[in-house]
Amino acid sequence: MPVPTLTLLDSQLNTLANLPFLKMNGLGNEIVVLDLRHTSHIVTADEARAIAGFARAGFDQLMVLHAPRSEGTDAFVRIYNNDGSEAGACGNGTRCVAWAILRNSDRDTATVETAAGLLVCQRVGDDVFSVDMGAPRFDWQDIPLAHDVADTNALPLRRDVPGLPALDAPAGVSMGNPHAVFFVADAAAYDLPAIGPGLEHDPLFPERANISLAQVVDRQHILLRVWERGAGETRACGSGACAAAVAAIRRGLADERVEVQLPGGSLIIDYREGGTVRMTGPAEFEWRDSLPPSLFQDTAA
Ligand SMILES: N[C@@H](CCC[C@H](N)C(=O)O)C(=O)O
Repeated sequence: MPVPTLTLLDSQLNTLANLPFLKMNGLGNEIVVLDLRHTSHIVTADEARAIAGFARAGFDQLMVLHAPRSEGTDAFVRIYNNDGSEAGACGNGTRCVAWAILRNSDRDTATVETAAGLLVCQRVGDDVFSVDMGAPRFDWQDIPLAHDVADTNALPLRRDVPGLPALDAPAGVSMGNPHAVFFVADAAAYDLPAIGPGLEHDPLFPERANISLAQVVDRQHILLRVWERGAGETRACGSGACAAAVAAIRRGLADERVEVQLPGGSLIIDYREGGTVRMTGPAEFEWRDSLPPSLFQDTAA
């Protein structure tokens, strides 16, 4: 894929060029972690897309660490999808950020802040982290939806799919980002890349939505595929796993501890109605590299 380049001011060139980054993944959800705690630079959508187009740093999500805004936190984190859009939550990326913060530390707990709030992350094993993802929200304004609906647990949204049961009445959940969870008998049967974009952009979702197909295997197991807003179908989506477990529990289909199996592996999700959601799973370091200055050079000249 050709690498997009940007037209930037000299001062910006010096900020990102040659900066080290960590290439990581959470269950195959491709994550790049970039530490900007020493600068006040805010990554633009163009810069995020350029980094995503850089072959060695290609990502589903870019997690950018900024200086802490609140006492007791390790960083303020901005989350970018590979289309350059920003998100309020990324479960897999948060475990990778916890790994990055705690890797040279005696501590086992890191606290990060995102646009959606504070997230407390605990190291619970070798490269395994448990994150309190906060309380899910179900009000139509919070998901958000374009208008009020009778029941956010069964949204007025339907797609007929030739030869398969229609996708109908998904549960709407905000995990700090918008999710619509369709419960289906066979998640593997659907052509998600064909169906996902239309649902992500449905007018019901003014900020678009992450679209999940959830197959409840039994009260402790869910199979899940996620079409992510701004990134397409990924091998895993942590906030999507939380949303699916919460929606299944809310519908009385699952117990308070659920193993959610995604194409890239499994997450354990704990949720009791009225409480917060705990997500537990691995974070894997792949390599460290630097952003090449050529990514940010003015090619128009
Ligand atoms: N992969 C993530 C979710 C990332 C953000 C999402 N695509 C959005 O735009 O809301 C996860 O692990 O939660």
